[in-house]
Amino acid sequence: MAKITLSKLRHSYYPNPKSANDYALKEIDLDWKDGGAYALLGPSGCGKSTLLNIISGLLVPSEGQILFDDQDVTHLPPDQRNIAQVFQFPVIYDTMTVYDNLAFPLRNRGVDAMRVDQRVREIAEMLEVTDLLDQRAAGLSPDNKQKISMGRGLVRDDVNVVMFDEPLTVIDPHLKWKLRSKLKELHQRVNATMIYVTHDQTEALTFADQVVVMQQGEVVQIGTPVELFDRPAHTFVGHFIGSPGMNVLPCTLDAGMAMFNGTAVELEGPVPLGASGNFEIGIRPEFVTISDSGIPAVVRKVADVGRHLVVEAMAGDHKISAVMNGTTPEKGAQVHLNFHPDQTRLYSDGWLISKAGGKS
Ligand SMILES: Nc1ncnc2c1ncn2[C@@H]1O[C@H](COP(=O)(O)OP(=O)(O)OP(=O)(O)O)[C@@H](O)[C@H]1O
Repeated sequence: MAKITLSKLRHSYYPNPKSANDYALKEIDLDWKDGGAYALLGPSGCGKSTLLNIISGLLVPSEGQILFDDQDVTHLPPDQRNIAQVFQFPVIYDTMTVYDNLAFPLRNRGVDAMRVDQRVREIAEMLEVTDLLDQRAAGLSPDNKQKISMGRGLVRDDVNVVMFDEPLTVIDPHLKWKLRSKLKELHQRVNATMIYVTHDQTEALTFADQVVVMQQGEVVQIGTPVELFDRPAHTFVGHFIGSPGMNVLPCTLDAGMAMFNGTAVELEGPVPLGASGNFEIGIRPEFVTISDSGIPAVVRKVADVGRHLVVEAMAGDHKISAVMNGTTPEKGAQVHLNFHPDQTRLYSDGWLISKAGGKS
């Protein structure tokens, strides 16, 4: 397995890119540790496939370098990069048995029969498909076919990295959670460097130790699932992660306090002197409470989402969500909303600028 470094990587599909908008990847600098579990998370069009193709060697970047264990592989073709890939749709040989499908990547590289047998049985046991080993792949359910496809990606222990590209697309919704946690467990057992590409926050947060969040060709934050939830570095991360996402509200600054809709709102801590730009408050619905004083609002909707209730209130034209348990106000009720000060962040032009700790 290898450490992977992306250095000053940029890519444009145009021959003479002029502005930043001509780049599918703007500038990416990343270090992925040997043996780590990473997710690339972002909406459609943010550049995930472009980055994956650059790492696998299908695409040569317009600028920058890719290093595996400090060796420059930027111009190496895919077959010389020693990568295993699991795609959205199963890649297996229907006419072969499950055993032969799993053995294929090893036999192809001349691994001796005893080692092949040992490794195939190990992987089959991890994926809970040992009882399917003698069956022809053609007769398998789509879920089992994808499991075998994953097994083929994991069976070699000499690859630099295993890359998963939206691997749960074909999996039945009720089985998704099972495979999601299975993949996490597999990473812990196989201990390979793994990169998991998805637009689904649950998949990314379940699988990865570190999540790389991308938007419009840029990495906006790299962090553990907890870090992304606690301190989104950009309002995009706040919106994209969490259900419902972070409330983002326009505000002005007055003597270190944020003013929203005529009400002063206490921030988590100090804001840099001379800060400028378009200011916004970011507060997670989990830290909004209803109280006697605070921001006046009218309840528009109360939704029961199972584990808790989500109250949606309007403060002027702005929607604010609050996650609550127990008794909630009725639709149409006039309420006051309070934000936990230590969870109330300030963003300027989308980027987090408030510092944690103490009075602003
Ligand atoms: N072959 C291509 N030629 C021109 N532009 C492209 C090409 N492939 C992708 N793009 C553009 O590059 C940007 C990034 O696309 P990319 O496919 O990498 O995003 P993505 O996050 O993987 O999206 P998806 O999940 O929909 O595949 C998009 O604006 C896309 O339109």
